[in-house]
Amino acid sequence: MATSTTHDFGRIDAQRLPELLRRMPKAELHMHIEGSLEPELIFALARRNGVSVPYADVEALRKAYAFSNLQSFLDIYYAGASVLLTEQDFYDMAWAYLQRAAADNVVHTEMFFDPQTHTARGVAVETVINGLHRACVDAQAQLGVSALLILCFLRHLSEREAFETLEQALPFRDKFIGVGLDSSELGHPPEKFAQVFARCRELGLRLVAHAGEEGPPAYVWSALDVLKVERIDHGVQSVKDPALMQRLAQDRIPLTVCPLSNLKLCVFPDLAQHNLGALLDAGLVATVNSDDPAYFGGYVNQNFTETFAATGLGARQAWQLAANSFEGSFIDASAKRAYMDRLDQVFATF
Ligand SMILES: Nc1ncnc2[nH]cnc12
Ligand SMILES: [Zn+2]
Repeated sequence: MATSTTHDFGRIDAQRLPELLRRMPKAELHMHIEGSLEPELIFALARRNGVSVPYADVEALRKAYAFSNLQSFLDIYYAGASVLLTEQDFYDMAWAYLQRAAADNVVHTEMFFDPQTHTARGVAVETVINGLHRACVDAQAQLGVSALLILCFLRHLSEREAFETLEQALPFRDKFIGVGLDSSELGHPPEKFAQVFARCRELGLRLVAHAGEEGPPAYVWSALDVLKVERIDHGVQSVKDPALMQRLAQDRIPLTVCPLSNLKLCVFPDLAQHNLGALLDAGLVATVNSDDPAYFGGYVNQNFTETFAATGLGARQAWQLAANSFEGSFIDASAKRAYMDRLDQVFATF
């Protein structure tokens, strides 16, 4: 397999970088499918389902997307998801995202979904999973994009409710590859979900968790040591703890970083101060992802191009981030090699 030393990155000047970032094949490992609901689709589904939206129109809703922290976003994000009722709604939402992902040269994606956001409104887990899964099957067949699903537990709810959700989802075990932990981080440390993650591990599910988005390095440690997750979602607060940085680098624990999300949720005051470059310099398996693209101002390529423009990262880091996205994914080794070959081909001929 090629390494970063295979390529002469110096011949790719800054002007051509946006085109390279767009063209390179990549995996997206951190996106919430409910966070891909564009205002236009929210209003279309609201009309179709007779659900009322407390905003006059698309523009008024978009104007409300001014967030001061994670919670201020989550309040409006859960309200937006209330228009989703039928299997076809979940299919339409996922299909819209998958088409955009294909246009960004995303060749593989691992999509989070939040069943509790829907079961709380009386929508069956089966409705959610079947609609999303059908879109994944069609993405492979019609777009050549491989797509997997990761079920997330809402951490502001109890561990007992997480267990109930797992029970409801287990009849559809073949349609999702793993579990994650999302929603309000502060005050809800990973260890709150120790038992349910242990059970998921016994079941052979892959494990990830949001940690170190707004929360302290201690939450990243407990996601690793208590929940035994294989990837950390966000993890940008890890730079505050040198021992944690060493652990992440040594164990090659991927961090699924979401720069535009961090900007919109005021984790960093501006993109120029984002620590993506520092994470890469420290040898971490950092990746770039869109988190909730409909709310944060861009899909994955927008995250790449805006972050590179603001921070001065170059072609070497572009290759590394794409390579990291394949390394950090839950696909098998031969599929990873095939994607790496495609990546190297683009860099060799660009
Ligand atoms: N950025 C984020 N952090 C935590 N939970 C989320 N759910 C959707 N987006 C999220
Ligand atoms: Zn997230």
